[in-house]
Amino acid sequence: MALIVGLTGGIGSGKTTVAKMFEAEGIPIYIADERAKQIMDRKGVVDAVQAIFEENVRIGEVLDRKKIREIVFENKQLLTKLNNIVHPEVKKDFEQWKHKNDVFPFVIKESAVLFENNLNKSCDLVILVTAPEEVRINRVMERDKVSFDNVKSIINNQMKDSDKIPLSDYVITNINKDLVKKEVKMIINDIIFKN
Ligand SMILES: CC(C)(COP(=O)(O)OP(=O)(O)OC[C@H]1O[C@@H](n2cnc3c(N)ncnc32)[C@H](O)[C@@H]1O)[C@@H](O)C(=O)NCCC(=O)NCCS
Ligand SMILES: Nc1ncnc2c1ncn2[C@@H]1O[C@H](COP(=O)(O)OP(=O)(O)OP(=O)(O)O)[C@@H](O)[C@H]1O
Repeated sequence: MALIVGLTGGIGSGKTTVAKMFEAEGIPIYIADERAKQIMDRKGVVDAVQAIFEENVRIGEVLDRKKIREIVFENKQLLTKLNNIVHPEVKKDFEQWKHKNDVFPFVIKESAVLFENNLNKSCDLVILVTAPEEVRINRVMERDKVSFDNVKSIINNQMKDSDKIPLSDYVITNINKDLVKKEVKMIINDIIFKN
């Protein structure tokens, strides 16, 4: 059975970028954000999500993610309701995916909200990706074309790095990509050697 290695980090830390480095070394990666997006395109999920909002949050048949993003990170109750719809579906989807990849020594489960959802408890090891907050904010403003305030409001809905560090087995500081690639190779060897 493959070990489950959780990979997490706050918004803009670069956890997807780091996950892709593991993939390039042959490790299967599960990107929860991306899978959640596919799950949220299902008609039943679209209807369930729409039902928690007073206003229309759809564009045609699909969810208006930008609008939902602007609402939920300013409203904890709605964020919790949204999480309660999406997270159980992602959990089921991961179980199925994991089953297909069990021949590998380990798999990477990447999620922004690993600790927030207690998913670390179902992981054998956890890797945390960090970067200075101002770097993270600039990366996301550039990538998603969103405001400083929107990124800040998302950060305020995530756990602080200082609380995540003691709960993690490996911490990667993601600034220089070449250094991170070397670190990824070292971590792969370490995980395989120790387990
Ligand atoms: C609010 C939504 C529609 C915004 O979608 P959008 O395509 O604009 O952004 P994306 O999904 O890439 O999220 C951007 C970043 O926000 C952060 N984030 C996303 N969901 C959450 C959450 N539930 N709690 C805290 N931070 C979150 C992450 O750092 C994430 O990478 C979407 O994030 C969502 O539906 N979130 C709730 C479900 C969820 O938790 N999904 C992710 C893990 S399963
Ligand atoms: N070391 C780096 N140097 C320069 N740019 C980087 C680096 N790492 C990531 N980036 C860029 O920063 C942005 C955020 O990275 P990425 O999408 O991997 O972050 P994330 O932690 O997965 O974010 P989110 O929580 O929003 O999904 C991307 O545009 C990515 O190309």
